[in-house]
Amino acid sequence: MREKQAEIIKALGVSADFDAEHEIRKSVEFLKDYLKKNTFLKALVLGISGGQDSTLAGKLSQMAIAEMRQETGDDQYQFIAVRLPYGEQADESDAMDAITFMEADKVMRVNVQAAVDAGVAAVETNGLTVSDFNKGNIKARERMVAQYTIAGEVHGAVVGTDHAAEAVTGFYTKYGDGGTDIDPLYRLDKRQGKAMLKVLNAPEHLYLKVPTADLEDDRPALPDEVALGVTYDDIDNYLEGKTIKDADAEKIENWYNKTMHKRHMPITIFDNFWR
Ligand SMILES: NC(=O)c1ccc[n+]([C@@H]2O[C@H](COP(=O)([O-])OP(=O)(O)OC[C@H]3O[C@@H](n4cnc5c(N)ncnc54)[C@H](O)[C@@H]3O)[C@@H](O)[C@H]2O)c1
Ligand SMILES: Nc1ncnc2c1ncn2[C@@H]1O[C@H](COP(=O)(O)O)[C@@H](O)[C@H]1O
Ligand SMILES: O=P(O)(O)OP(=O)(O)O
Ligand SMILES: [Mg+2]
Repeated sequence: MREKQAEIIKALGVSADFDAEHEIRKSVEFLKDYLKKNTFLKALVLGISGGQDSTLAGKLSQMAIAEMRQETGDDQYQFIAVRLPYGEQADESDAMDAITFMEADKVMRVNVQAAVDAGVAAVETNGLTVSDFNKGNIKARERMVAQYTIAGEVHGAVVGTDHAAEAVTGFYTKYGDGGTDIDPLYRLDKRQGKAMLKVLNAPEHLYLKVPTADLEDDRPALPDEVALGVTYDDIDNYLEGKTIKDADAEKIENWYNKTMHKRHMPITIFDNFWR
């Protein structure tokens, strides 16, 4: 195995030795343990896009909340699934299928378009033109704002969907979908998440779907794999310690190095990771 590969696998806590049932239970117990320790928290809040990761994180969150209600007798515990379209969302029906599958206690909807467009227009009064790519990151950050606003009203924590196959390439918006309180999928790669959804009897079309951040107006539903230049199969193989082509391993390592800053808190004088 490449030296850097071993370092990354260790840093992200990935294990090739995987049992879907065991990992489902581990994530649910992790969420419950956190809620038990932090009794102020009574809700989990998560944006549901219609993609694989939020379908899985939503299902695990709902399972944890249902068990908390049953074990404590406290009916205040709730899971809130949040729809966060920018205007009309092309795959809206997938998002609703995901919410039906997870049997979410409550569904909220915040259309982020007006806030995103107003933010872009306000910045552009300074003689700057905001690129479509940058605007995509504003969509992700407005989704973060909406989820924290809801969490603030319901004593909730914002659940994130970051997992090893995204963390390794830093394929998320800093302080956007990367800005969350608790990440139950952290350590898993993409195919491990799929396997968990299969065991949970999720509708197949939700976990066989092409992964997309779907942030750009000019390139709707752009597959992550196109944006990254490397496939999730290769990323997963790399994270499971398998040998992949040198060129692909170098691409993954290049993404990892370039996005190191995203996997840390804001850099202070005491940090050395970047040196
Ligand atoms: N597929 C899509 O539709 C789509 C659209 C937008 C973004 N994305 C993906 O989402 C991710 C977010 O994009 P991004 O990373 O360009 O934006 P980001 O906002 O997440 O990160 C960029 C910001 O990080 C900070 N930064 C950059 N380098 C730094 C460094 N060395 N040290 C400290 N801070 C630093 C700067 O503030 C910069 O504006 C990317 O992986 C991108 O490919 C995908
Ligand atoms: N359209 C969306 N509605 C609700 N939540 C969304 C939407 N798009 C993204 N999200 C949330 O962000 C994460 C990350 O999405 P990626 O596809 O990995 O970029 C997603 O899991 C949702 O929680
Ligand atoms: O984060 P999601 O739910 O949008 O999944 P994917 O990354 O597969 O689009
Ligand atoms: Mg997505």
